[in-house]
Amino acid sequence: MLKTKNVFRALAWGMVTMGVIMGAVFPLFVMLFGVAEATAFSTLFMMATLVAGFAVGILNYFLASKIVRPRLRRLSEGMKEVSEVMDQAAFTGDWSGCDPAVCLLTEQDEGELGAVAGSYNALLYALHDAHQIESQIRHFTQTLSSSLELNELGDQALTLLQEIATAQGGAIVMDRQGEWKLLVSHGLAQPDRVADSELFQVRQGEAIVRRIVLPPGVTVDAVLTHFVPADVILAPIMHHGLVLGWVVLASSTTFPDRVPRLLPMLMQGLGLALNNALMHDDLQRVAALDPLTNVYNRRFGMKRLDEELSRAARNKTPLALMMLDLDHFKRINDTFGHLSGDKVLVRMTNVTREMLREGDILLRYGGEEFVVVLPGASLQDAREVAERIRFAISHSPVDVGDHALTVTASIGVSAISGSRTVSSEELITMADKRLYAAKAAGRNRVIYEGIA
Ligand SMILES: Nc1nc2c(ncn2[C@@H]2O[C@H](COP(=O)(O)OP(=O)(O)OP(=O)(O)O)[C@@H](O)[C@H]2O)c(=O)[nH]1
Repeated sequence: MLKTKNVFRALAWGMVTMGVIMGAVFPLFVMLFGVAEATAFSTLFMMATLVAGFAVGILNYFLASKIVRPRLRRLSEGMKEVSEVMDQAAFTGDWSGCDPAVCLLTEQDEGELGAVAGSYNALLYALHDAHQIESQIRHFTQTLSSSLELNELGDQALTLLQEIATAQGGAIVMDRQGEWKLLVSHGLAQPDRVADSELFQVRQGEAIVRRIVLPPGVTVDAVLTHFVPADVILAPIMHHGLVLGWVVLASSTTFPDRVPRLLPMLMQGLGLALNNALMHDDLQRVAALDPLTNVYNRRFGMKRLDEELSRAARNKTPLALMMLDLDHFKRINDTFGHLSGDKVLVRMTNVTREMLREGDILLRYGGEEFVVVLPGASLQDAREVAERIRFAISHSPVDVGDHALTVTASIGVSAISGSRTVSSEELITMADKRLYAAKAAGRNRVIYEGIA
C-alpha cells in the first residue's frame, strides 16, 4: 500500500527551505562578483536575501500547487464517480455505467499525470473484462442448471460456448461406455468424423485445452459456403479428474487469447452439469428398462402404449399390438436351470427386436410374456410382423450347455383401425385372448382374428 503524507505540505516545506537556504548562501555568491564581504554579510543584505529566498520558495509552491492541484482533483473526482457507479452496479447488476467507453479518464498530460490516468484506465478495462468473464460464467452455469436432459443440455451448452468464443461451428463428444459418441454438433459438415477421429485418445493428465486440426472432410457449414476452419480448439470436459467428453470449437479466424484461458473455467460447470444429466439419464433408463432383457419394463412400456394410443386417436391412424409368450418355458427352466432360461429370454428379445422398426415398442409384460406395439400398423401388417418374429424365434437356437435349444412362441394380435378409439386394456385383453387361443391350438402360431 502506498503511504503518502500530505504531498503539498511537504512540497511547501521543501520549497521554502530551499528558498531560505538559497537566501543564506546568496551573499557568498555575490562576493564572487566583487561585492565587499562587509556589504554582503551586512544585516540588511542578509535579511533581504533571506526574505527573498523565502518569498521565492512560497511563490514556487503556489505556482506548482496551482498547476498540479486542479488536475489531480479532476483525476480523483473522475475515479470517485466511477467507483460510485461500480458500487451501485454490484447491487443492481447494471454495469453499463462502468463500460470503459463511458468511464475512461481523459487526461491529456504526457507526463506522470497522464500515466496515472492511463494506469487507471487499464485497471478499468481489466475490471470490465473480469466482470464480463464473471457474468459469462454465471450465465453459462445458470443456463446449464436449467436442464437435466442430456441432448438439450448439450445443445444449450454448445450454443453458449459458440457465442462466448465467437465460433461458427462446434461439437460436443461424450465418452459413452468407453466409446466417443457425438452428443451435439452445430454448423459442422460430417460431424461424425469428429467423434470417429483419434483426436480424443489422449492419456490421462494430457487432457488440456489445445489447438488442433480437424480430420479431413470436416468443414464448417457457413451460410453461403463451407470452409476449413482457421482455428480449432479442443477442451476437455472434466469431472472429478475424469474426462467425460470434449468440446470442439471451430472458427474462420484465430480465436482471441482469452478463449483458451476462459474455457477451463466454463468446462468445470459443464462437467458437473453433464455428469448430473448422465446420472439422470441412467436413472431414467433404470426406471424404464427391464434389467434382464433391456427392453421397456411393464410400467414404462404401458405408459408408452397409452401415449401411442392417444396419438393414434388424435391422428386417426391405425395401431396394432401383439402379445408374445414363449412356449413351454417352464420346461426349459426345469430342465436346464433358471440361468439358461434367462439366456433364452435375452436371446428371444434380441431376435424380436431385430424384426421391429424404429418407433415400435417392445416391453416385457411379465415372466416370459412380451408386448409389441406397432404404431401405424394395421391388423394385417401386424400379422405379417408377428409371423416373421415367430419364424425367427423358431429358427434361432440358443446354446444351453451342450444343447442347441430350439424355442417357439405363440402370438396374439389385436389392432385399432383409426376410426374407433379403444383403451390399452381392451387392446391387451383382445391380444391376450388370441394368444391363449394360439396356445390352445397347439402353440408356435399367430392368431389375429376370430376371437373377439
Ligand atoms: N429363467 C426365467 N424364468 C422366468 C422368468 N420369469 C418367469 N419365468 C418362468 O417362466 C415360466 C412360465 O411358465 P408357465 O406360465 O407355466 O408357461 P410355459 O411353461 O411357458 O407354458 P405355456 O406358456 O403354456 O407354453 C415359469 O416357470 C416362471 O418361473 C425369468 O425372468 N427368468
